[in-house]
Amino acid sequence: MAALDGLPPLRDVIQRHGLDARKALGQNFLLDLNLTQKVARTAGGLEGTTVFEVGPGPGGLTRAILALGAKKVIAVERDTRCLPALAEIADHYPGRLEVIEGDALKTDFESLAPEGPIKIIANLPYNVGTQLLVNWLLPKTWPPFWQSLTLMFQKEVGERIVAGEDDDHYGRLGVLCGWRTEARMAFDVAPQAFTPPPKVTSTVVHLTPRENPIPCSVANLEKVTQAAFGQRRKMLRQSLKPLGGESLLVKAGIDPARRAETLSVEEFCLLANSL
Ligand SMILES: C[S@@+](CC[C@H](N)C(=O)[O-])C[C@H]1O[C@@H](n2cnc3c(N)ncnc32)[C@H](O)[C@@H]1O
Repeated sequence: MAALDGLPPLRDVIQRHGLDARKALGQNFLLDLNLTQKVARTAGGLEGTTVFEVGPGPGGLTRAILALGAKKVIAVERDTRCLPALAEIADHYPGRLEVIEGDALKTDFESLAPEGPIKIIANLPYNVGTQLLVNWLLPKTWPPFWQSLTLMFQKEVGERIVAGEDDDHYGRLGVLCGWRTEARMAFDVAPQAFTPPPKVTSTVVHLTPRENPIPCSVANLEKVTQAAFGQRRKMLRQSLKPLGGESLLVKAGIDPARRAETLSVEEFCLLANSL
């Protein structure tokens, strides 16, 4: 039976093109088009937007994004075996799907960005997901070239992305995300929803850029969060010793007896600016 978009069911596509999932490429495919539509809908209205997708695979999420009215999808896929399946989707939606064969970690998304609103939506390969997120959080200019990020991660990574102070998952990633974005977890996806099922639950995270993040040097912020969370159970006067310890903390107006996980994002920016 054909799917609602008139294209063949994803199981048939996978079989016909011999797309057995490869672990090294983080391949856990979503074959339920209702679920891929739920992921795509989390990004909000797609009409008139260009969507960057990383790792379209056999195209389940790509199809959902196109069916929901995105003007264009630019998808970067490393596995050449997926290209014929994606070409069928491109034929079905003329002029609306561009597939770039390559490594998303080496792709300069900013330079590919066309005029008009851009959203990034992806069921990310687990081994490169966090690095891609960090790249998108640190573009050449801010506000960034994207309007929102809607990304699937392992749940544990999602928890670190949205964590604020006094949360066990709070760390360097939470500070970076909290500094530049408003981040929320949208919904969890059970392992059985994927083919093959991964070992852990996944979660969809939605991030939108803050218009005016506190001015702060990324390099300094990295230095203080790395030192502070590197010894998260110690008092900051101890963990920040290589960066000036007590005198740095006094300069920033922060009690040297506090611990990393109690500091707000704003306080980390204060510390970075006092370096
Ligand atoms: C978790 S699967 C998601 C597939 C599809 N989007 C879905 O939801 O069913 C991750 C996809 O990313 C691709 N991939 C892995 N590493 C990549 C990289 N560095 N650059 C681009 N694509 C990559 C894999 O080949 C795979 O198709």
